[in-house]
Amino acid sequence: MSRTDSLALRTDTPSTPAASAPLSPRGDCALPSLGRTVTTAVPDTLRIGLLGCGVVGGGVVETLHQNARHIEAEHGVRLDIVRAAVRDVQRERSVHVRRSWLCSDWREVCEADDVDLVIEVMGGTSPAREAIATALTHGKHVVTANKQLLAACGVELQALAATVDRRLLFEASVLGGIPAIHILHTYFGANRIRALRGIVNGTSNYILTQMADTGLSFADALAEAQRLGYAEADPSADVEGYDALYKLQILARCGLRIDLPEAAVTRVGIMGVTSADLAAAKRLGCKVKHVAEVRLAADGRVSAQVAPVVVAPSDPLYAIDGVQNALVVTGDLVGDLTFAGPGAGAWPTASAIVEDVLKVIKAVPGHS
Ligand SMILES: NC(=O)C1=CN([C@@H]2O[C@H](COP(=O)(O)OP(=O)(O)OC[C@H]3O[C@@H](n4cnc5c(N)ncnc54)[C@H](OP(=O)(O)O)[C@@H]3O)[C@@H](O)[C@H]2O)C=CC1
Ligand SMILES: N[C@@H](CC=O)C(=O)O
Repeated sequence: MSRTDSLALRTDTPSTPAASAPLSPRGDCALPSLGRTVTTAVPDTLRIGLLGCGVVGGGVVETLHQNARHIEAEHGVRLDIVRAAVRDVQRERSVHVRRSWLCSDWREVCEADDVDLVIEVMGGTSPAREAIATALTHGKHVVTANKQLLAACGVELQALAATVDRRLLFEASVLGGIPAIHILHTYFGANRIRALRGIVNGTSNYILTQMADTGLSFADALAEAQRLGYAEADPSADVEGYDALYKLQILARCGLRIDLPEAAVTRVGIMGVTSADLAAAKRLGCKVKHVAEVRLAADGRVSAQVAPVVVAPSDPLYAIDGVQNALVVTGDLVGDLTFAGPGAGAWPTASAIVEDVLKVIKAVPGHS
């Protein structure tokens, strides 16, 4: 990407208009009203609108609070949440959410003049799709963790973002805290990526690990994954392999530059994996893992599946246990590179989201 992003960054002067201004190096800001660059000791402010304040949204609130000083010192910018849309404004929240932020209508966030960037963590395709489109057309950059939406409408929303010259970033939609999208977009230039293979659903991996290592039942392991904030609002998306399928579609688009329709992917979840299967794998010195894989043959043929498979100790996915995720990228020059880390939960996901927010600010090339 060659263009430079612009942001409506505000100084602390309340009367500063919220018009778009070119992003300047730390400490400098081009005041939109004056059209000149000044140096200021006051950090610029990026005004954030949140769509959703559940597990991940709460993680974002906490992260911005906890690392505010570090971010200000490092980047010269204050990340301020100014609005948040939720379903139920009366609900008790586990994180400190200001009453003044809250509303129940996403339009109040996406159309607001006092919001520069929208973080979408509501989930689902509706109203998330309309909300993101509205935010983009109202001049806001968007960061989202919504894999279901991106798998279904990512191309369309990216095109809209390009048309309105805003950014739509989605690192948190795949592999939790692992910067997989960043790596796929920015690193592999000389290599042709031949395959992407990984453990991409933290809930499934957590359940299989608990069942194999502690003898927990499927139901109890799932309940624990829900309690820990790993599972989707509807956990059938995790255990039936849909969540892994969505992530594979996004990874295929970013890494292989191909559209991977749902119908082209064999999908099997972990519901059919029994304790006896796990014990049998163990006796062979192996483990059962839920693996997502897409391969691009030299003749252009694509094969893709999401399914439980038996992995041997020599497999890089063998050691990936609990909520950990991993992605093995096969390049035609380099061979296999494995990236691993925490794949779900409030903190790793919020980490990926806030890194994306800072990427908008830094206008790092590589995303479109
Ligand atoms: N949990 C995880 O580990 C990860 C989740 N994700 C993705 O992040 C997104 C959010 O997940 P998570 O935080 O776990 O989900 P939660 O169910 O915990 O939170 C959803 C939030 O969205 C709000 N919400 C839902 N619908 C609407 C609506 N129509 N209008 C306004 N607010 C709405 C809810 O409001 P209320 O609180 O009032 O009910 C809630 O605050 C999903 O896309 C998920 O796939 C991505 C990576 C990891
Ligand atoms: N439910 C998902 C959350 C992260 O994407 C998972 O378990 O991986």
